[in-house]
Amino acid sequence: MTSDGTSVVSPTKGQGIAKAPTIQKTAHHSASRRTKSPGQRRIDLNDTPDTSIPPKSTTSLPVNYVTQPEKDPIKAYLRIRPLPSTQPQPSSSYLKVLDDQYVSLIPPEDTNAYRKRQGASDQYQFTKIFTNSTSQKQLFEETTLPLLQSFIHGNNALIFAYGVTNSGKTFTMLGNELDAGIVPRTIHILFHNLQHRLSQARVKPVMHSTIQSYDLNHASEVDDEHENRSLLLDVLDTPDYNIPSDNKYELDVDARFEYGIWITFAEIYNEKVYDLLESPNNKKRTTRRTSLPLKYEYRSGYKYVAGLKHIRVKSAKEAYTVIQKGQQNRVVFSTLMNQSSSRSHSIFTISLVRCPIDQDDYVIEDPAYATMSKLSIVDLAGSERYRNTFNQGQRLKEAGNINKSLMVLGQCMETLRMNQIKIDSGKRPIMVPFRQSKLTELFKNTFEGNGKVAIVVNINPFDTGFDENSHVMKFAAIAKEVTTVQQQQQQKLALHDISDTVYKRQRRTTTDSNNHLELRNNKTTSSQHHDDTFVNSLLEQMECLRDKWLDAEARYRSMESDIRQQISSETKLELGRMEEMYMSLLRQQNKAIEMETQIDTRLETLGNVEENEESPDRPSLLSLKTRQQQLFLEIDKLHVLLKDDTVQKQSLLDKISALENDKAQEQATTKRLNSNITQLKAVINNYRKNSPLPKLPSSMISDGESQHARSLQRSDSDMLGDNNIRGLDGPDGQYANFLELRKQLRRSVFKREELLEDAESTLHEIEQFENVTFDLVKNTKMGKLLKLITQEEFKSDPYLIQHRALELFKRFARLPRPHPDQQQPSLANSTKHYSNLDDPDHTHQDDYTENTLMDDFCDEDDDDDDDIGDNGNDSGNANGKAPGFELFGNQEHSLDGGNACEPMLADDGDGKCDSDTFSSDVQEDRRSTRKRRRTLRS
Ligand SMILES: Nc1ncnc2c1ncn2[C@@H]1O[C@H](COP(=O)(O)OP(=O)(O)OP(=O)(O)O)[C@@H](O)[C@H]1O
Repeated sequence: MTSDGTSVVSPTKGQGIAKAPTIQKTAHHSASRRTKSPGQRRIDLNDTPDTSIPPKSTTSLPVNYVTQPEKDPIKAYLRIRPLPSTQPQPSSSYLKVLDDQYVSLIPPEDTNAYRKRQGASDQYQFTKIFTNSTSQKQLFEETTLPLLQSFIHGNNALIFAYGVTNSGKTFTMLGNELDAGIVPRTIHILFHNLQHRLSQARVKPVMHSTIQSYDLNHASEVDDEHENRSLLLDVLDTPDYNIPSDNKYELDVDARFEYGIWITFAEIYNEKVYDLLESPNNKKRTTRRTSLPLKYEYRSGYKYVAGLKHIRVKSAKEAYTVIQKGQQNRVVFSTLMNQSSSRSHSIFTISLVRCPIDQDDYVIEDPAYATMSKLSIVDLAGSERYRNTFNQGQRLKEAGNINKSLMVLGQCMETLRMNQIKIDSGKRPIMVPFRQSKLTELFKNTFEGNGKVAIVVNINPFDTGFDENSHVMKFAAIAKEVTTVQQQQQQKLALHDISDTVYKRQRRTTTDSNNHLELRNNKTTSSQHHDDTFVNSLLEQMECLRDKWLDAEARYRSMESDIRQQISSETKLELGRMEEMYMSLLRQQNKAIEMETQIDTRLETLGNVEENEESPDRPSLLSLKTRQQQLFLEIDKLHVLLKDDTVQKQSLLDKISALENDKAQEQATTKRLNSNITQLKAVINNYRKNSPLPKLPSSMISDGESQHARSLQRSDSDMLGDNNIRGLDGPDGQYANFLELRKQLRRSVFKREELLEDAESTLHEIEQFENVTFDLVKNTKMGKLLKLITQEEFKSDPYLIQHRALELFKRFARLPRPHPDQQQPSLANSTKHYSNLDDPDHTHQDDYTENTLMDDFCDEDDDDDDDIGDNGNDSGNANGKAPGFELFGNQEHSLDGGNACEPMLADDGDGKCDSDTFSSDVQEDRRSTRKRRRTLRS
């Protein structure tokens, strides 16, 4: 509540950007209304509050910018545009600046807000308010300089201008030659501070946050391909920003690095991303330009604009040229397309690549040691509500997309803020809708804490309506409440004991040192290079073999299923045909025999009656006899046909066995490839063991760096397969094979509701797997998977997989435990059940309850979501169940056993477990399957 009776906008849980923030209505509404009487509460923007910005000319940062290493609230600044000198001073305004943090918005009588709130005013708080008298310099110092400092230290930063059209966003961001805005000032100060530390290193930013080396042979003619500097030649009229010399702030620059500066300039228009540094085709004056896709960088998990040109700039002037080029293209395109530039978001990004310098004054030009930070300066499209302007066609689409991206931006802010509240109260956060617009998708990492964020909200209280500006204020109020949790910056390898294989160049201490870098003459380089090449070739071979193996396995699987299908359908057909033929043969034979008997009897009778006497029946009987002989002939023919068919059947069987042979060969190849991979891994591991990555002395590196170094070494090992690292794999890749079988089984079991052949064949392989140890089962989580299979309900289980899984589970559970001294920590639980028993040989293990067996294989704290439907979401679902729980038909079984009925026994309804019911069901199933198989065989 404020003293003047206004209400304070206090963003609260659950409120959306589209919704009005909760207005804490005060008891002073009447007072508020009173202030609206003529002559009172007039906004006088010249009546500037005491913002008392300290005069700035030198070293230290001017800051009320509280740097919290962990939680960093988004800074929301308000800039009020001055009234143009040509315009008369209005008698009143709805905006009142209360102090350097608060403004009040008093709804005019003709607005909805006035009617709804009965004239009550809203108060909004900002990190800082800049009134019409604030200079570009002041604004830059307060909003951007702290971000710039953090950026030079290796952190990402994002600053964007938000407001309706004509509110001064572009003026704030770019300014003009006489009064430079944030972008040129940033460039000016960046180069002022880094000019003696600019790097020539051939490492460049690619994708989202990857650094890549290029042109390592220093063939300068191919530089342009990577540095895109030819683009600088196109621009004739580079602007000369007039930035007075008192703007040369001395920032804290880490002298242990050299810095490479790269720029990109992009535009998002109609939810499509364009490169502003890509010139239009002047000849054709085409309105078509190629939009660039957003792609996913697996390493970081974030998206980037694929194909965006990174320009390497070596001076402030070159950077201004790039701005000019981008602005020109923006104007050209907007004219060609009859679009207004205020309908697109422009994104100017500076990437700073830092290459470390070692103790001998050599610059390490290796992506593994270089780090990168990004500073993005975004001029957003006008935030007015275009839907009110009766747009049609392209304009309507444009308006929809602008509204959408700004609305999504607001929704992301709102969700981030809600999540903060949820996390604080111990609840699960919900998903932030970053993916719903290109803008938010691109800056997801920064909002998620990988950098600092500042918003400059621009308003023009003279031209723009109350409703539009109140909407802008609400956005700012919510954004200001968002606290991004700063993530640990990516640390690269530290320099101690740096390998001699990396590219280094000696620095000269003179100012133009960068132009005279020398390659260090390293005596061990050639042999190390050789080793590196050897490792690389091994890795390549391994990758190649792995691909082949996967390929072979895929082919083998599809072939196997083809063969199975083919055999079953052909056998079925053949059986049917043979059965039909056999039956018809039988019928005919019976008929013929019957007829023959009849004819013979008849002829006999006739013969007995009178030898020579012609009987009237005789001719017909004789014709019958002939017919009968014909029938016999036919039967003989059928016999021949049957024989042919048998030959055909034999050839079919031969074909099947040839296919089976192929399959076996394929399997052998797969096995051989697999063992090749394992051998390669062992070779690489040995090699790595003999020449480990350099260890870093603690004096040289921070905790974070050493941790990162370790993690990098770890990730190196991961690439070779984590089985060797864990020391679990046998000489022929036993762990990997067993793990693979578990994965196969999981995939084939849980991808459908039925248990079919592929699950059966995998289970068979598991059953046949040799030398299975307790550790192997435990560490591959095979036990847990088997347990889950026993719990699942399937439509059909013709191969009795559930029962076999249960048997297998029991068999594994009875495997001898490792001696407690040899156990890994994860096995501690498994031994505790036995430690109380005087039965070191485990001869009485059969007496243990199933629960005990299960616990051995399935840790209480085992969070192996991967086992149960790999849906890529490890954090579980909204209702608190483990991910993939739905796959289990929503059975409310606790995955860890708990007090639930033993999962492998049936619950007969009274809450007790009835093992008899279960086993009789299984027996019944088994009987019926056997019967079916017998029928098929016969
Ligand atoms: N603080 C300021 N001081 C002096 N002039 C300003 C200020 N802010 C804006 N202007 C002037 O106001 C006009 C509109 O500003 P600008 O183009 O920056 O607005 P905008 O919000 O970027 O609009 P659009 O969304 O259309 O791009 C320009 O002529 C600019 O010079």
